[in-house]
Amino acid sequence: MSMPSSYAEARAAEPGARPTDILVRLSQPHWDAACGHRFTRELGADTLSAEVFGRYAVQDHLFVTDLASVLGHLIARAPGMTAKHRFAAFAAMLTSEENDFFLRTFDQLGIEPQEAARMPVHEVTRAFAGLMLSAAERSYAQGLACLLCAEWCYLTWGVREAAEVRPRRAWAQEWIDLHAVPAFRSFVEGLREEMDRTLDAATPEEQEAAARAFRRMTELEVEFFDAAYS
Ligand SMILES: Cc1ncc(C[n+]2csc(CCO)c2C)c(N)n1
Repeated sequence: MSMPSSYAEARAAEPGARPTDILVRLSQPHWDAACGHRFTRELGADTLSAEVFGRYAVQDHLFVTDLASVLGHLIARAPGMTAKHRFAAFAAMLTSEENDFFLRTFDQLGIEPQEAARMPVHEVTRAFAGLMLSAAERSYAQGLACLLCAEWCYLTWGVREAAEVRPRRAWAQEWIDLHAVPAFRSFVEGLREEMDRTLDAATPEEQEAAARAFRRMTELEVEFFDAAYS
């Protein structure tokens, strides 16, 4: 099949697929490039340079801070208590356990937290914040598309790498485990179901806008991993 260029076209070509599978289809080859990035493979093989992970962790701490703000928008816009609770519980985890992971990792890698906070924000990190926050301000569907992309991509490589021999370094172990545990799988499945429903109910313009946001996220995921190497 030649590459479909719009959500409507891709959906018509595969009426049996889940709407969220269509988002992935439309985001190739970036989706595979993000989920299979050398960063994720080296992390799993325990060959990733600590310097690369340190640079990544500093920027990812900033990314996660912005993502917590995106969740605020989604909580406000979510249509019911089930969805609001899903985002609220996730926001609670991001701002507590996940934040502790970054602080522990900075400590293991000899990065002072004040030093991390003073690090310049990378242009890719800034582009992520711009995309996610403006998407969430525009609509629920577009904001949800950004969140789903970020989480599903990490689940995909996390589950793959967790099936391999465990790395020895604590930060590598933890960063894989976090993205492969059953609670995270069910969180992402819940996001997919919410996105499937939201896309089915959306106008054609909104469907295309959500698909564009998802695709742009996959490009930035690749650039974000790349940036840690330079
Ligand atoms: C650039 C970037 N994209 C996506 C994620 C994924 N992610 C963001 S918060 C969270 C919850 C549990 O770790 C997950 C999986 C990330 N960390 N960094």
